[in-house]
Amino acid sequence: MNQHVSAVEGRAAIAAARRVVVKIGSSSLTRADGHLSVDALQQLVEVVARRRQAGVEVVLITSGAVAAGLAPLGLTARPKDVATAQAAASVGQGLLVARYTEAFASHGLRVGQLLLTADDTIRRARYRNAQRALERLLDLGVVPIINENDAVTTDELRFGDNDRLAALVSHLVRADAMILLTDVDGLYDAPPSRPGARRIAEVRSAEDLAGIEVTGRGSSVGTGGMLTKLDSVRLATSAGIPVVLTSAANAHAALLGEDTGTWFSAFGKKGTARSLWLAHAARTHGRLVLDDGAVRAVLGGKASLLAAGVTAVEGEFASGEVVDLVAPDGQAVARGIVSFDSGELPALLGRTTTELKEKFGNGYDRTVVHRDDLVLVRRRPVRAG
Ligand SMILES: Nc1ncnc2c1ncn2[C@@H]1O[C@H](COP(=O)(O)OP(=O)(O)O)[C@@H](O)[C@H]1O
Ligand SMILES: N[C@@H](CCC(=O)OP(=O)(O)O)C(=O)O
Repeated sequence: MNQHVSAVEGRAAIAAARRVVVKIGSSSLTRADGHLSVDALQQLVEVVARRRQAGVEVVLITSGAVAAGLAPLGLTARPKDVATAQAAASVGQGLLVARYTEAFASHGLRVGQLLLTADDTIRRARYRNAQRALERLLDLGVVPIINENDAVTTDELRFGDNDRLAALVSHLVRADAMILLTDVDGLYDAPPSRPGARRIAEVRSAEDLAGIEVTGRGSSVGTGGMLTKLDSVRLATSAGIPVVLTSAANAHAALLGEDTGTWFSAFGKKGTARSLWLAHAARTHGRLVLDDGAVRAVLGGKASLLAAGVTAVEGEFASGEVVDLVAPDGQAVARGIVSFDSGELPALLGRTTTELKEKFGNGYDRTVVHRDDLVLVRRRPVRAG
């Protein structure tokens, strides 16, 4: 952890940031009746526009598609079933961006929409693509507006909340700071509804989070509550990006480095966004048990995992999903994107690549998990209770 930076210096660094990712949650963009609050949206745009006018590049991650889709579909509450939520997001996303386009235009600014899936931040070819588009938008002076592509993402490869997406995007664009805006003015030592809960002004290590009670239950419209926010914080700070978590009302003060919300000190060195996701956030779908030789090869840091080194397959997964790689004693060693379905792997186990090619044909001699798609499992630096 970076113990050397004082909170005052850390806040000053936020104010001096040249590139900032600002994430606003559904809870801050929604009225009491669950519908989109255009006033709240306009207030946020005003704040972002002021920073843009001061020469700061801002990438906006915004929730609110489902909320914006409720009224046009005659719905009174956030839909519980996936298909209706997808439909609401589809209808709402266009309206949401139209509101942003209008609001930013009144400040002389243009916006560009990007709808991302978790896959776009995991797969090399795709995150490079997203990275290139974002860089170009920023070069052109456009404010990128990002949301998850809710209408088409599958449950397996879905963030659900926009908190972790914000951290991965912060990393993707090499942001100098990330601001998470929600309906509470910071991290509290217990759920803020509890009498006596107190705001925590700064967090600089995992120890600072010990004893803090956070819940995954958010507001009635948000998803993930404080748990996914702390996941997001862990992703960003471990990639060297400081974070301020505060309410939308305090957004401008946070961007100016004032003492508002909770400031999280950055630590750690930069990895790739994908390896961050693999190591900290991805949901795994099964396990591959490795023999001792394969464990050594994987831990050596250079080798891919071959079928010859796998002794058992557990769980059901499709090619492209994330699995745990475990040692013969069951200890997790690494995580990676597997390139076969669980159904086809058992027949391949223990065979050399030459045998695989001879018996099953071209293509079957590929690695089970390619080195580029694999991260070693380390102890998590920040863990909330
Ligand atoms: N320790 C805590 N400190 C602050 N907020 C907490 C804590 N534990 C749970 N929460 C809840 O997290 C909620 C914010 O999460 P969420 O509704 O998902 O927001 P958003 O839509 O902004 O992502 C707050 O309304 C708050 O009730
Ligand atoms: N992508 C969804 C937002 C999901 C959600 O509620 O996220 P969050 O507000 O970050 O808890 C939407 O636009 O409605």
